[in-house]
Amino acid sequence: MPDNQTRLRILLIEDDEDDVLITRELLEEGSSLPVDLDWIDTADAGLAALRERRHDVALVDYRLGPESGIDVIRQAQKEAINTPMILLTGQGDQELDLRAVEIGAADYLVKGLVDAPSLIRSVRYAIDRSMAIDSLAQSEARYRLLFDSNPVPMLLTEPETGVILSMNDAALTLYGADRRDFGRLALSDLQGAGSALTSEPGTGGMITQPGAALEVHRRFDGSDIYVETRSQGMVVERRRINLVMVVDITERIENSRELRLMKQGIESSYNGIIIANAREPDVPIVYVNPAFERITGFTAAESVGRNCRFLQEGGPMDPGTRSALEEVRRGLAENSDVSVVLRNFRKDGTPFWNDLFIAPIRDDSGEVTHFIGVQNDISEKKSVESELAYNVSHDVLTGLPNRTLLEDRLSQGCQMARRYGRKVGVLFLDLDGFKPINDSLGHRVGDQILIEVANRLKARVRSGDTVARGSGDEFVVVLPDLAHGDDIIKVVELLLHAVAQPYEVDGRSLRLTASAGIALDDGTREHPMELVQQADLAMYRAKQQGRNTYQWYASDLNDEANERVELRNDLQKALENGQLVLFYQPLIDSRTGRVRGSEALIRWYHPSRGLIPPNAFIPLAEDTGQIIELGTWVLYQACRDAVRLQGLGYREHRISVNVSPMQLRQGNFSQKVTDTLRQTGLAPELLELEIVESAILYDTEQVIEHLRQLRALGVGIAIDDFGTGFSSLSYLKLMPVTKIKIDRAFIKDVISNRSDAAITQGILSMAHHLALEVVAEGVETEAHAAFLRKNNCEMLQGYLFARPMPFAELLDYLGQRSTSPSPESPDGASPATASQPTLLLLDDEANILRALIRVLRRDGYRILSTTSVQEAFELLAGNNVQVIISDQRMPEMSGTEFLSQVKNIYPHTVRIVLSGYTDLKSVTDAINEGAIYKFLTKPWDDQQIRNHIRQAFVYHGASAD
Ligand SMILES: Nc1nc2c(ncn2[C@@H]2O[C@@H]3COP(=O)(O)O[C@H]4[C@@H](O)[C@H](n5cnc6c(=O)[nH]c(N)nc65)O[C@@H]4COP(=O)(O)O[C@H]3[C@H]2O)c(=O)[nH]1
Repeated sequence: MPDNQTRLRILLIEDDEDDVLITRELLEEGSSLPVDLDWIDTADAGLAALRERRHDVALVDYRLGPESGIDVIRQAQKEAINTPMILLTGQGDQELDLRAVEIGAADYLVKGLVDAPSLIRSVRYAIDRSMAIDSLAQSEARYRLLFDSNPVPMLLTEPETGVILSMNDAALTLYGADRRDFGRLALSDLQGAGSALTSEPGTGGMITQPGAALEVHRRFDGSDIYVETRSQGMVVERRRINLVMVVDITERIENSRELRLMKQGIESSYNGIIIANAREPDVPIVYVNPAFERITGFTAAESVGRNCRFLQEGGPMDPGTRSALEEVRRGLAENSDVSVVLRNFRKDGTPFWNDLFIAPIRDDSGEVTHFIGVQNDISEKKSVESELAYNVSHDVLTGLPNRTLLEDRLSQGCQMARRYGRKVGVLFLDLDGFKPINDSLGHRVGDQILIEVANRLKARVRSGDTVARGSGDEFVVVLPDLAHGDDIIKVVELLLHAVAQPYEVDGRSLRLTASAGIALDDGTREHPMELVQQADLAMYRAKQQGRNTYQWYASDLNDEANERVELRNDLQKALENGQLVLFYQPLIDSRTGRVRGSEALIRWYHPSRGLIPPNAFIPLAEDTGQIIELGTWVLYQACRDAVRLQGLGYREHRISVNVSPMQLRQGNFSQKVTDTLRQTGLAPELLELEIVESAILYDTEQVIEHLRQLRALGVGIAIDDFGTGFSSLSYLKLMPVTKIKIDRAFIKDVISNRSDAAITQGILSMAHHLALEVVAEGVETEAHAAFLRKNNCEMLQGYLFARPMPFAELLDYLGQRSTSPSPESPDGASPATASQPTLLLLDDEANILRALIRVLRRDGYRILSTTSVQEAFELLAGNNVQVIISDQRMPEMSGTEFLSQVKNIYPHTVRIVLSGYTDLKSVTDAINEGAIYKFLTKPWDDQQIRNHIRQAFVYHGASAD
């Protein structure tokens, strides 16, 4: 290109020097610009100059020696040297002209025919054309570059046929194609089946840009891609073409599909999902899913915009939730994941357990923009879990801690006691008589009682104490904070009292008691559960001591437990080896003094321990079940002995046999008795079964049935130990009972203890109304016998008459008694004295007594006197006393107290106090209660006192009528 059109740089390739001169002249002549003409005379050198591309135009001679200018031009073209070249020839030749143009020469000039202006015109034209072509080429190249290297995939197509004219690199990459792959490929070849989409189901309902079409295209490897195409018609070189721009939206669609899937997943998730904005203050909720709405009861509208804490606001916060929330706060501050379980509240205020997972959501730069919370309502699971955990450590029926938890609590209790220098106490309580209740009234009733016992025990201990349930009817109480060991006594008494209160079950009022064992420790013991074992052993001793009581553990109890095991084995041997024998204790007719029968009482001759009394092994036999075998043996032996007595002439001698409740509960009990009677040949009327009250009360139907059957045969039925058990008079009415035996516990103090006397009298009176005979057990003194006789007790049994003895001794005893039967008067006095007015004098000073006797004996009274209250009771029991004079101040009890008791036992006596000392209050009280008739003072006037006593006898006579 000329330098700013200031000079013409011309290369002349010419081998003829003359022609060079001519050409130079012509150029200088014709050109308005100065001409720089470089002359080269060979083809090769010309080509080399051309390669330098320094010239605006080259004039190439056709004939260059052996070479041809045509070849130079062709070679230059080949080498893309774009310097315009004009071929110079010597003569006009049309064919050469054509060839020159064909190979790319800009013009063809014939030497000699060319003048200066036409040469310059040709040169100028060649230069201009070359410049135009150059600039076109440059612009084309620019556009091609724009097209080819455009990152947007583009295609040029023929509008009519869709034939692809060109494809840029991005399109090639998109379709996985090579330039060679499309020869006459049309756009339709790229479009897959059903290519045009408006809203394809999987595209997530994507909306394309205006003017764009959403299509599925097929790549050269056969895979489909989603593209958005936009086509633009244009005219290039007078030709209409379409520019199709293709945007690959496959990823977008897939992303949107995934998004939609995710959204669906979140919406249909069973778990509640919350998204909160981490970049706003107070981290407000921006999204909640339907499960959140279901779980919490709060709608999305009510939740969005609020901080999650409103879920805590429905009620008080438990400690677990408080620490969970701290963990959440820590996690949020550190932008880390948190997993916690906390208690939230629903909109209706009900709490629920929320198993919450919170994770931060980060943007591409890693900054936390949101938090996502996934909540799971685990209330049900939690309640099942806690129920399970509860059941592992608690007794299902009573809700009390079970043995496992007891062990824990006891260890803790020992620790506490150790640390604070306290004592830890363990009570082992076992219900008395629970088994019969359970067996006869059913488990449902039994269960209700156990629940009630549990409640009563719980209600009476302190909050730090533990009431646990052992097996069956056993309860264990741990008291870990006792200042003194003895403090436990108050608790145990309270608990025993609570257990002994009546139980109202199904309209019945049931009673039972408990026996308790106590063990105590300072908490230093290595195995705390030993305390429970010790308390258990102590409880066993309490049972043996009459139930409804408690016992301390003592080390000898361990030996005792071992002994029990030994005893149990020995008892088995005893049953097998005939070490058991029956003793007999006579039953005496209180009126005639005759022996009416005898009670069989078992004895065990132990080979090493000697004679073992029944109380030492009967309860054990009851516990082990050996009582059945033992009872069978006793029954058989007693019937045989009775038959022997028959044979010896004691025809009406009746044998009483003790029957344990367990024997009675046997389904075939009555049959067994009948069989025994048959086997031994004893008449049923000569057999009497003694059963304890508890057997009647708790196994009612079966027992009644057995007893009815036996009674129908003629067997007598006596209720043993009457008054000590849970007497139920209504049951008594149903019973086919023939006799009642008053327990010896009442007899022991019957003459002096007003309650015992009242109970005894009450039992006698009731029994007589029911037409039952009464036997009093434990009659040890004449006074007992006199009292009982006076109260019409038909039969007496006790050491006063005879101790239990072997059968052989019984025979001797009966032999002696049958020769000297001595009828006695009802009160034990001789007939002569029975009707004489009798006066009893009681004063602890013998000289006072003597003085009184001196004064009063002239009036003909039978005077009994004593210095002891106890003896006074005995005299009252054995004599028909009408008038009593008692001193007031006596060491054993006051006169008014004594007379008050006498009033209860002998209400018809006329009672007088004679005292030098006046305790006005007690005297007036006694008078008001009717305990005393008169109050006389010491010293007395002889005549006056005689008058008073006479009046008292008159008064007695009048009130007796
Ligand atoms: N302090 C005192 N005690 C007196 C007096 N008179 C009799 N006793 C005792 O009182 C007990 C009366 O028998 P139980 O109440 O049926 O009480 C019996 C009875 O429940 C039971 N038992 C005895 N033998 C048998 C038996 O063969 N089978 C069953 N199941 N139990 C039996 O053992 C208990 C005790 O029997 P034992 O030791 O023989 O004691 C007998 C007897 O020796 C007295 O005046 N004063």
